[in-house]
Order: sequence, then structure tokens, then C-alpha cells
Amino acid sequence: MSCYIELQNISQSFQATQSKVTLFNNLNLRVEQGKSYAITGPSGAGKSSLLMLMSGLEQPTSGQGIYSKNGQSHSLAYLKTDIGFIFQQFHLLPELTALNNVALPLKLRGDKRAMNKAKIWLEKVGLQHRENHKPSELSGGEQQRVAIARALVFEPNFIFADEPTGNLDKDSAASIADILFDCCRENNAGLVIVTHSDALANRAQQVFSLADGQLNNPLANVEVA
Ligand SMILES: Nc1ncnc2c1ncn2[C@@H]1O[C@H](COP(=O)(O)OP(=O)(O)OP(=O)(O)O)[C@@H](O)[C@H]1O
Repeated sequence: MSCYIELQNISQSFQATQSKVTLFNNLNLRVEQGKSYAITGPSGAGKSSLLMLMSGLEQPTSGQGIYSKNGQSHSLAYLKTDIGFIFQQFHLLPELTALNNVALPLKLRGDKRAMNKAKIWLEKVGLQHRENHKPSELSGGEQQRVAIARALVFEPNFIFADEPTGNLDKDSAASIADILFDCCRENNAGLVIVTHSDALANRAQQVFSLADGQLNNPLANVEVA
């Protein structure tokens, strides 16, 4: 049975020194396992904050989030073990090799086959020949491929990617997008990407634009080619 994340009537505001900043008002959004979504919008609109709310890492001012798994509803806190993150800055551990970076999430879960599975994933992202290299010895695109392998190695139901191609040139960005979409499709993972890149956003099945606290057509099933 498929899983989904639903945000219901979510509002989020912060009390800054001088004034109150309101990011969203009564926002509704549903993302499903196996589908791909892009969130676009102007700088400061709250895209990264929305990703944090969706993943249960931040709490909204009001409203609620639900994680539905195998027909049962849970709070978003339950998502913790079912999501992988990919960031613009890669966030690899600098002292670990590519292989050990990918194996880490499995080792933390006590998986005895961590190294074997990590090797398989490094191969999937085309980096089997660089397994003993540390992040400083890899290009930006290569580091992002390691980060994708690390995010997917434990087969999470959802991947959240915040500007995953923001630090890459056009060719590397296109190749990272290929790998990211292919790997999520292969794992049947839901993919939610925050991006300023139209090229990347348009690869998603559904594109949302966040501006003035509102998502355009958040619950409409408008499929984008
Ligand atoms: N914990 C917080 N306290 C106060 N303000 C916050 C907090 N978190 C986010 N903000 C503010 O919310 C606004 C939206 O930030 P966010 O990073 O989500 O935007 P964004 O759309 O992802 O921007 P960008 O495209 O530039 O990355 C910013 O003005 C930010 O300063």
C-alpha cells in the first residue's frame, strides 16, 4: 500500500525582532510515494521552511501534518526513518571515503551488509572507481552523486532535495537530475525538490509555486510533462 504525507491547514510565522514574519497561512499539500514534485518560488518565500515542515523536522505554528503508511495515519515524527535528504552543499563527512559516507546510514541502523549495499549504490551513481576517495578529492557533481547514493541506500519512502543542483554547472546539473529521478523511480520513492531551476522543476510530475504564503493549485492533480 502506498504512503503519503499530507499538510493540513498549515500556518507558520516567526516573531522577528521588529515584526512578525508570516510564511504560510492555511496551506494544504499532499505528496505521494512514487511521485515527483518541485517547489519553486522567489527567494525568501519559505520553500526550505516548507520542506522542513513536510519532513517533520520543524513544527508549524498551527495546523497538522500526517504521514499515512500502509493505511495507518501517524504524526510526521514517524517519518524520521523513512526519509533521505539531499542538500545544495552536499554535507558529506570530510574524513570519510565515498564508500563510508554512503554506508554510514546503514551502519547507524546496524545493517551488517552496509558496505556491500554501499558499493552497489556507488555503482548505480557511476562512482565505483572512486570509492576510496574522500569528498575533497571529488568534484562537486561527484560529491552530489555520493550524497544521492547516501540518501537512497536505505531505501527511504521519500527523498527531500533542497537545491540539489544549485552548486553545479549546467552539464553536471543535468546529469545529477538524471540520476536523482532515475534512482527515485527505481526505489519507488517520492521525490520533493526545492529549486530555482526551471529545467530541474519541469522534470517533476507536479510543480508548485510558492509565493505570498500560497501554493498554486496545491491539491490539483495537474500533471506536468
Ligand atoms: N526559525 C526562523 N526564525 C525566524 N525567521 C525564519 C526562521 N526560519 C526561516 N525564517 C525566515 O523565513 C523566510 C523564508 O526562508 P526560507 O529559507 O524557507 O526561504 P526560501 O524560499 O527557501 O529562500 P531561498 O530561495 O532564498 O533559499 C526567510 O525570511 C527566513 O529568514
